[in-house]
Amino acid sequence: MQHATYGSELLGRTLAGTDADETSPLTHMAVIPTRTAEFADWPAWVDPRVRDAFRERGLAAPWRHQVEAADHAYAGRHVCVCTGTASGKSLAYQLPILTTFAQDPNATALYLSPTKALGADQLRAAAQIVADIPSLRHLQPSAYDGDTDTELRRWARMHSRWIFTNPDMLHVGICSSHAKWRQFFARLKYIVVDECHHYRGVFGSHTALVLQRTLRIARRYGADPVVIGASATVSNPAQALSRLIGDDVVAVTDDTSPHGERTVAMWEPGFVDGGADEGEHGENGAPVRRAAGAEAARLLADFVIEGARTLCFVRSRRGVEVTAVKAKQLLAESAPELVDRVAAYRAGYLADDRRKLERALSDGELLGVATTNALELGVDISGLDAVVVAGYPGTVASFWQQAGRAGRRGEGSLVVMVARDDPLDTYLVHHPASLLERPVEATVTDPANPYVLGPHLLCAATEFPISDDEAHAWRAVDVIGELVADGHLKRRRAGWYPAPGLDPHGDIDIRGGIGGQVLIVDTTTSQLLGTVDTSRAMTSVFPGAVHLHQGVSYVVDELDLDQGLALAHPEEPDWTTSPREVSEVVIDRVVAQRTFGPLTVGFAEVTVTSQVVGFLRKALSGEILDQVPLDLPEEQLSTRAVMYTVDPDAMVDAGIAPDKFPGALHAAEHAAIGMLGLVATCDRWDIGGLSTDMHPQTSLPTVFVYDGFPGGAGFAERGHEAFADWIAATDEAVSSCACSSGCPSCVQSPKCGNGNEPLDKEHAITLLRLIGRHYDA
Ligand SMILES: Nc1ncnc2c1ncn2[C@@H]1O[C@H](COP(=O)(O)OP(=O)(O)OP(=O)(O)O)[C@@H](O)[C@H]1O
Repeated sequence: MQHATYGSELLGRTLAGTDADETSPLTHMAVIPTRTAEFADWPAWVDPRVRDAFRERGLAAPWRHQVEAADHAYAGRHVCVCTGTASGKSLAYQLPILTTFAQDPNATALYLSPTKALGADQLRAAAQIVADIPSLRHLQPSAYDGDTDTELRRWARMHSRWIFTNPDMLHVGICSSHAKWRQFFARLKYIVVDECHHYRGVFGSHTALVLQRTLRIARRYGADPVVIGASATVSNPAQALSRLIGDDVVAVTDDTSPHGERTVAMWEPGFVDGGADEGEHGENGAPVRRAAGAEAARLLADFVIEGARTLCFVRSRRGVEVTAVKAKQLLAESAPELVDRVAAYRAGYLADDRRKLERALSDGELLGVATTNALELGVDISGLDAVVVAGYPGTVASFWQQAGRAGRRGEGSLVVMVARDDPLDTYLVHHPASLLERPVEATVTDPANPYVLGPHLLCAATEFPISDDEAHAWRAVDVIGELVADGHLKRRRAGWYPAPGLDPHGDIDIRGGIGGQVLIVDTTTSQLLGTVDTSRAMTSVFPGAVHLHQGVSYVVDELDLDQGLALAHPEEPDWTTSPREVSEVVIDRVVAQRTFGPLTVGFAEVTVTSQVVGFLRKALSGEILDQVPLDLPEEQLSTRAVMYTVDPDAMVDAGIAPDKFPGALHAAEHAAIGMLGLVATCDRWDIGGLSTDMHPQTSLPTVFVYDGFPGGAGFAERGHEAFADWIAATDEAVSSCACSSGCPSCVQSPKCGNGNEPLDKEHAITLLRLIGRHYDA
């Protein structure tokens, strides 16, 4: 049994063990106080058999927020419950659903989760409860996803009243053949959208349209299902769910479950070889910090030695393996008896192995587990003493989701956020309020993006003809016009109908972004390793690229864009690769634009033309080995960009000589890309940028930051809306970085197409300040 101040004590003991000659890696510590539970009575409408089943499972009384959310849903209001990790959100939907099932034996319900693992977890919980209530045994809660075999799918469709699936399967396996599901849709009472903060960007836009199509089908069959959303971390939950389903939603946000004191520490690894100006060996001689993964392995080993049950979140699958191995090595030296109590966990392991690991961690057989975000969502693992977050997971929402795994009821716990060598990570550990006190970011979705909307309209039209009202509600009138002009839709009196032979469902990959896919195949086994968006293939699976798949390293031999194939073989070279590309941006239409003296800030539709011309090989230490030329075709992306221009005279007046323009603009662009995640739910791989000291259309020094998806994904638009905050934080991040002339923590970018040249940190700061001074929100 640990006690309330356990987290701070564990941190103190770990710090005592760090190198005394070095600056303390601890940049900040915060303590989140204990919260005691608030209980409520079981609502009178809850079926007594359902209530008793929960009571028998040790759930004496519900917490107040659970009752509030369940009341809304039972009364027919769409509700989004947004309370902390392990705050019992499942009960909030189980109560109305099970009670309705008990009253109406024909009722049906749909549960949606973004991952199969979470769906399986929730299905298990539902099946156990149902098994305890004899009158509900006919429900047969069933999975219906990519892993369910055909026979079982058919059985589930015929017999199950409660289907557990994901948006992908809902789209391609259920909506597409809705006539076969007619009974199910006609009796559909509830749709649960679990972990709804996950539906953001292009995936979120696709899911919104799938959900709206699902509701539309149910309504056509005479049902009017209530949607229950759940998330531990979504900003403005009512609005977020409302955007997904296209209807009004009420939110329940007051968490009344108990939790123990939580200590949160911000941790910045020191420089390799001692100092910012020594041991320089990164790109262009920049200093390099100790890797977040290695530092996390050290913390994991330390905590395990202290007897703390610890989960360590690492961003990449390979990183997970490396961290677990490193922690085991450290333990082998100092506490060999603990080596076997540390393991790695990630998606890609077999379901059975994952279950075993989850159980071993829950019952204490395992003390330390390194994991990808596969364990971030829902999987019911609580009762941990410490969580290490190795590298900012990209959003405040994910951070809290991961941090929320720490803490047994009423007992203290520790969360350590270890910064990677990256501007946003560095900024956050030095400005902890922007992580710890900032509300979780708004989930950006844009279901009106014509590239997303168009294909869904074709699906909707094949499901049922589209009426005028629906066209307006989807803001689809223009896109429908184009689909008619292209011969895909036909106008008749009752609405828009599909052209004969149209079979559009298979053309949409809900997670695949937009456009086609390239298949990555292992030529030694002919096994399909995975897919990558065509638009990203050239920058990720170019010939020579090192590609990681489930922790195994492959080298790409050939990229055939016509066939949509990348051929690779297993190989573990001692280097990583990053593409070098040239690109240009053409402004097609300025959507919004404002001028403030020498500065003009705008939001525009643009076409980006780019070509990968080679790649850089980098040793694992960060050292550049060489550059390899490539001959690949050009590609074009129509997207949206936030952009600014600055008058060159004002730049000179501010102290930036004309020969410093390219380096200043380029460094300011990189840092701003790294920081966009502060105002929008994206990371730098979702966006691109271009800077030039003379753009042919503006005739001025110009910077573009654009969405890396056809039609845009809403990120650049957020950057435009939150321009002042974004630029101020970028200035702050670059100016507070300890390096002398630019490093990966401030202005260098791991995906720079120009080998991070030229970059001028000092003048980038001058430029960012100049922009900040003139911009007037
Ligand atoms: N009113 C309650 N009293 C005591 N325990 C409860 C209560 N409600 C739920 N629990 C328990 O709390 C744990 C977490 O519940 P649940 O998995 O529903 O949380 P959650 O909010 O869905 O978590 P996550 O954020 O991981 O999805 C479960 O073990 C559940 O049995």
